[in-house]
Amino acid sequence: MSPVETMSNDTLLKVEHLSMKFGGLMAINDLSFEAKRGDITALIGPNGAGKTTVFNCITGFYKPTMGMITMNHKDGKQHLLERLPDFRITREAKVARTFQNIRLFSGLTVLENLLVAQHNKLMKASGYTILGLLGIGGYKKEAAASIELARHWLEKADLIDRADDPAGDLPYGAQRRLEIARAMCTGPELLCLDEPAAGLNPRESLALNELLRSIRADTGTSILLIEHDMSVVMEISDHVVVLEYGQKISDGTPEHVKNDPKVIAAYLGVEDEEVEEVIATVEGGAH
Ligand SMILES: Nc1ncnc2c1ncn2[C@@H]1O[C@H](COP(=O)(O)OP(=O)(O)OP(=O)(O)O)[C@@H](O)[C@H]1O
Repeated sequence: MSPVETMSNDTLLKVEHLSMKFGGLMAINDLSFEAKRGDITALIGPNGAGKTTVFNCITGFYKPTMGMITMNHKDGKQHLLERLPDFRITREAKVARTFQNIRLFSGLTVLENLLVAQHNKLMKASGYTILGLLGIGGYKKEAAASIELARHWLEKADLIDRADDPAGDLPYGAQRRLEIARAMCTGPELLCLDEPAAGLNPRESLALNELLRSIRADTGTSILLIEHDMSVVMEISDHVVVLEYGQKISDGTPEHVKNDPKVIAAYLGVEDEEVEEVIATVEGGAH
């Protein structure tokens, strides 16, 4: 049986027959793909292909018109994401995300942004009571653990020297890393990044690649990313899924999709009837 028909323990996220309709527009049309545990999976495609809509369905911002999205945790527990509200997708299914447009609390400090991300855990430790917040019970211990976790991710993201500065004062690339650090403070099994390299200069782009690689190596967190910067995609992805007009046109290793004539045609904006020509050119070049 192929991995699409069975749910192997290697599969972390399985998207099956996903469709999303906005009025008369079919933004996603019968899309199926998998993200493997521990992999960096990239979702790419031309503008308007439906990438952010897929993210919005996975993270509960949209309820899909049709289809199933399953998170398969290591302990065997499965979560059907299309049935969960967004806060439960973060808390129980352990999916965290960043956005195409940075969404930090710019007036709060860098450290405070990471503590806010751990608010749920802290409130739970307080027992939701004033006495709990004043330090009776496990709140103090949990608060110390939250600061320690924040410090860990500030170091990883190379932001420790800016911990007390307002997040809005950071350079753009540092704000992107802070968003990722904030998402990591929620302890995700799947980290979804919407165009993390957008607007970064080459040095910041390298720092981002390093951060993503170290997240995978040190925590085993799987990453699903939307990215237009092909140098990032080709450099760090294990697996690439290509969308065009809401449908999957290619799926495989970066090397495979890079040479796929359908992908080349989609990126060059070639009309359907010209695809044969592009295929012939690519195949001709390969011999
Ligand atoms: N809330 C919405 N209401 C109506 N149409 C929408 C909505 N969200 C997305 N769309 C449409 O769905 C299609 C896919 O959009 P989406 O943002 O998912 O594409 P994308 O691949 O992420 O594009 P880009 O690379 O430009 O960010 C587009 O035609 C878009 O206009």
